[in-house]
Amino acid sequence: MGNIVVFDLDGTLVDSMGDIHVAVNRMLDIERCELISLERLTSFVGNGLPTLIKLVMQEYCLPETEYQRLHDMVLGFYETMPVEQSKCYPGVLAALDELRAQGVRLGLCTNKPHGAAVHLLEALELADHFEVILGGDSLAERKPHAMPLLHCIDALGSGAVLYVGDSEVDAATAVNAKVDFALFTEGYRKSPAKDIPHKVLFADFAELPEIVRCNFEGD
Ligand SMILES: O=C(O)COP(=O)(O)O
Ligand SMILES: [Mg+2]
Repeated sequence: MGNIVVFDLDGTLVDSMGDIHVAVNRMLDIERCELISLERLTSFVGNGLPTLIKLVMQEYCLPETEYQRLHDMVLGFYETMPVEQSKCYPGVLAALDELRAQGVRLGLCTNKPHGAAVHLLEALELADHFEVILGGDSLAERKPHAMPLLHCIDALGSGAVLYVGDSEVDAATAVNAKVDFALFTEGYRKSPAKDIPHKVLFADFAELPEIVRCNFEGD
């Protein structure tokens, strides 16, 4: 029996909006729409690419019949573009190394499409840290449904579990899966941290190994 930590990706390990913004704006440019601001697009992230595309389409009154074509265009750009603007939050790599050195088993559960998640994780040399990587399109359900998080945990074995994420969707996922939640406050949440259910919160990844140790000791 070991300890398990599962991470969200966008807004938690990686500040990834810059490249998502480029991919969406390439599509909008082709469709002869005005470009969207980074801030507005960031407010659409969290429930996966299909939802993000639908919200962008609503914003520009684009017909629903165009959904699949526009979705596939953005995904095609995003999965093949070099990762240029996306950056790990400070201290992420050191924290992952330290957790692994403590014998903690690591998984990743994101709403980002699996192929795009792996593309990003490999570019930032993060992929090898995780024994399991689940994307928003990996299973029949996506977060906030408990299914992907529980599936990830099952694949990692048994033990005490902490889920680490940045958003309301992640907090709801943890509640649905009955798993302890650590809220990273510097990502893409929309509400005040105090209004998002969490067991613990942190703003600096240097704090995470100690948080994990204390959380698991308390179990
Ligand atoms: O793709 C999204 O909308 C969010 O991705 P995340 O689950 O890694 O935050
Ligand atoms: Mg996130």
